[in-house]
Amino acid sequence: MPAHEESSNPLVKERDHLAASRAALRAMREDVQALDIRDVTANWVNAAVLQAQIDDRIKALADLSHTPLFFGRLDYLHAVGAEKTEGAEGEQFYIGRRHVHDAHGDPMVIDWRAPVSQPFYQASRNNPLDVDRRRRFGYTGGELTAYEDERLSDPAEEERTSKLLQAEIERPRVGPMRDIVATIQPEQDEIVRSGLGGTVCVQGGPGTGKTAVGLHRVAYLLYAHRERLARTGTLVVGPNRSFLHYIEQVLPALGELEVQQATVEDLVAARVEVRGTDESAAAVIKGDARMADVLRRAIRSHVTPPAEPVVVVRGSRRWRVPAYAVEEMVSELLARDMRYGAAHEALPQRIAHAVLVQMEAAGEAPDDRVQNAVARNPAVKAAVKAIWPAVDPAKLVLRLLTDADFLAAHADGVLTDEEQKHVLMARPARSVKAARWTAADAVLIDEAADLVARTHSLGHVVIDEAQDLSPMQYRAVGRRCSTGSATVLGDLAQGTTPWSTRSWEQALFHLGKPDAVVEELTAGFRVPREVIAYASRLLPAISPGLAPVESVRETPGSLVVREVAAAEELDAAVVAACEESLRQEGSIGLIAADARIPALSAALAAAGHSCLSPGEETTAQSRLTLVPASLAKGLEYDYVVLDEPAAVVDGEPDERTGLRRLYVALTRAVSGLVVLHASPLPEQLG
Ligand SMILES: Nc1ncnc2c1ncn2[C@@H]1O[C@H](COP(=O)(O)OP(=O)(O)OP(=O)(O)O)[C@@H](O)[C@H]1O
Repeated sequence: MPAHEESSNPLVKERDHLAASRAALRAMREDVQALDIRDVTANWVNAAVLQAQIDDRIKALADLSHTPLFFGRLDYLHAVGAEKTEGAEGEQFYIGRRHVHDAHGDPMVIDWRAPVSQPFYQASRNNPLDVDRRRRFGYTGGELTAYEDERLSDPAEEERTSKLLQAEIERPRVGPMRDIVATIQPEQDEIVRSGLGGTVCVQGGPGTGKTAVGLHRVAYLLYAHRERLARTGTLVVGPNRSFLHYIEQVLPALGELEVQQATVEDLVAARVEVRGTDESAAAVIKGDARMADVLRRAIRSHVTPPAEPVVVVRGSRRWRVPAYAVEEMVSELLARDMRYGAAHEALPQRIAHAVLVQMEAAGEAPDDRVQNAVARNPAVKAAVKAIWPAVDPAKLVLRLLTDADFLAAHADGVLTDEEQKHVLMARPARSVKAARWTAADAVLIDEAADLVARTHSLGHVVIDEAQDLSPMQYRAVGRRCSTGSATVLGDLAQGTTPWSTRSWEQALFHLGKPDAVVEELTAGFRVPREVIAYASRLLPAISPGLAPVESVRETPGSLVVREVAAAEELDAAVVAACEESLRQEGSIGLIAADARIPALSAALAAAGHSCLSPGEETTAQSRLTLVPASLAKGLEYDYVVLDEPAAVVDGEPDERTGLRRLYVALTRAVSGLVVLHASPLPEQLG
């Protein structure tokens, strides 16, 4: 499309292009809907598969009235890819969530992930990337109502922050998390578009867009490597159900419907039911990477060198494989570092092969079927059972956790006596079914299962709030992307588990991606300046050395800290603060120590307010969510009322974790935060 000067009313022209693009999208959808597959499919299985693909395509081509079809335009100085000769015609591209073309196949809207779209995010006055003009569009209720231009090639034009960008960032939050395609920032874009081959780790304070970046990265990778990732699969790991619920609509809005979402607990839950909980000391040891060594030693202890020859009787003949020969096979299998289960399968074949060699030497001509038959011979089976028995992962872990001698034998020199005591079940269960397995136990069983048989690896895994994972949990996620790559997102200052990450290098080592690059995001898009400055007072105590977030949101008057004279008045004051916030537009989160939730829930109910649970969708009618501090992570609300900070701190086993929990709670607000307290505030807030 040649660049041309704007006609007298550019907005009218742009609206025309929007209408034409919508019509083109409709035509694309109708083309797919009109496909008749009866002639091309020979059988109903193919037909069903094809129909499902067509249905997905129709869904992906839906024109959602509330999501603008394009949000930007790039006018290139020259045709893209052409020789940059003086006077060459430029090209113009509309950038949107998806590709739309007209009846001739010419592009009306270009996918934001396409290479020609990248300068929309990256071009600057210093490095215009051949862009003459960048135009951003503003929408009101689906209507194109404004645009804003930057002439990057005009040296006279001054650098200024985009009003549309600012408005988008400050738009009130209602409902679940939204995509940020229209306003991805250059440093975020670099992470989003980094290659599929490498693992990226992003350290970033609250609201720096880590979650947003991770989700857009999956969408980008699916675009750039569609076939490969469709085959291998992609997964987003989040801290809990409410969080996953909060983010679940972002990828579908970007046209990506196939990405799995799970918590670490979901990933490892397949083998046992989790019904128990660990004391934190036990959980820390069970989550320590040394447990992987204990498990490896324990599983290998099942291998016993053969004491006797294997004697196979077939018909009138006896074949004898001497003990030393079997021992060689066992040593070789041990040295090959194959999975325990694979070696268990291989050993009978090796023994059978030795028998076959003897048969051939004796003039017989045995074939593969004979080898298989020998491998299944009762004498071979019995020998394998004695030498390399099958191991059930859950039974193995149960034995380690209930049999002090067995544990000691394999934890010797790895865990101290004290640590071994912590790991042992207080009340030893008799069977896998009867045991009250904990979340950390399930991770151990998952590790044991991987020692038996290799875990299936996906193409790409995003791990959000990664700082809360234990080393063993990193290993569990890492084996799910052992042949793929990962995006690791987190904030060391928000780690609230007893085993939380202290350094990203260590975490990446446990994940099995020691070569990953660590990037840092420092611009904050959620929390207003005053609020983040207040919360950052905690940083020296909770994560010394981490730089405070630089907020892009001014919002003066966004922080109110109010002392209530007496503890009995606190609930009423909190209800009043919620009512005050409800007079504003947007969502409201009342965050409180978990122990305070029942009292506050009752106080709100008595005042006639119903409230949502975290992750539940806010609507215009229902905007107030009651959030236990333990579930606040990753979420955000326009207005936050924070109840009694001291109780949030006291709700945790130690002060540092308490202050980190408070840091999370203090950094959930987009427009305003009211802190109410009857007890003195933690001194670190000074
Ligand atoms: N480039 C951007 N343009 C507009 N909004 C953005 C941008 N980047 C992030 N945001 C918004 O800022 C908010 C915070 O983003 P996000 O939840 O991804 O941050 P986070 O770093 O994961 O925070 P936390 O550490 O608290 O989990 C979200 O509402 C997100 O949409």
